Amino acid sequence: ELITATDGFAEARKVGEGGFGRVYRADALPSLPRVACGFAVKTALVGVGAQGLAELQSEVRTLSAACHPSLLPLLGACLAPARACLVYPLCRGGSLEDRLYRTPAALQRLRMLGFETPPPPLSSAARLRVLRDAASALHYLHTLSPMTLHCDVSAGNILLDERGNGYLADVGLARAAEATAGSSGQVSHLSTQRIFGKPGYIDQIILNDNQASQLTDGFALGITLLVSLTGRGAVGL
Ligand SMILES: Nc1ncnc2c1ncn2[C@@H]1O[C@H](COP(=O)(O)OP(=O)(O)OP(=O)(O)O)[C@@H](O)[C@H]1O
Repeated sequence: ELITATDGFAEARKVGEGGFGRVYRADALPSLPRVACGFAVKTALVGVGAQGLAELQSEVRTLSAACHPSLLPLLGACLAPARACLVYPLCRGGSLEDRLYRTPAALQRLRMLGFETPPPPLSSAARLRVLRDAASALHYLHTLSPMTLHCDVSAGNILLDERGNGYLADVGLARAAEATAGSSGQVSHLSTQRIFGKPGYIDQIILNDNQASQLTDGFALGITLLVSLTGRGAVGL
């Protein structure tokens, strides 16, 4: 069904690509209730193997236990190792990153989402609204029990619908933090051997001590805010 709906994962249906996955537009999926915006089908890149599949499985775990109006919901999943796919609502407004930078590749992706002509630049008020929505979804993840860290907040992982609402997406790196007693009371953190996040969005604490906490996400959200308000890249901001 997913192969048919994406015309065999055709290039002409590709609306985005990340480190581990590609995202394709699908208009109808008979097994799922119809949604007006259409569907986005994310599939692990062929060749990324276990890590790509692990990220998709992690997204299923996190999103099955979470529900917030500004957290992009999971509508369906197929975890067949040969072609694992996750299905989301299609965010027809594109990513915040694409709407900010408006590079030729970004404008091409926005065309694929239905913009016949490039959309006008987002106003400051529209940027702040999208960021407020993403911040409320991030706060929600942080208040889950156990606390869940997103670990990959960036302008590329915040998506817009056609009305300009923002959604926090791509929870493939999200992890539950462990609560430990610190000098200032209960501290929730995650010890990790792996540095995650996008260049420019990663804070020094995780780089120096391999410790992620809600501050890691907060730092990345702060960089996203600066990127959004200045229109500059995250690296060397
Ligand atoms: N639901 C959606 N609707 C519209 N476009 C989407 C949707 N999901 C993802 N995209 C597009 O695809 C791009 C890549 O998606 P995503 O970030 O989820 O992939 P990834 O491989 O997990 O990336 P990352 O490098 O962040 O790990 C996004 O930046 C966005 O442009």
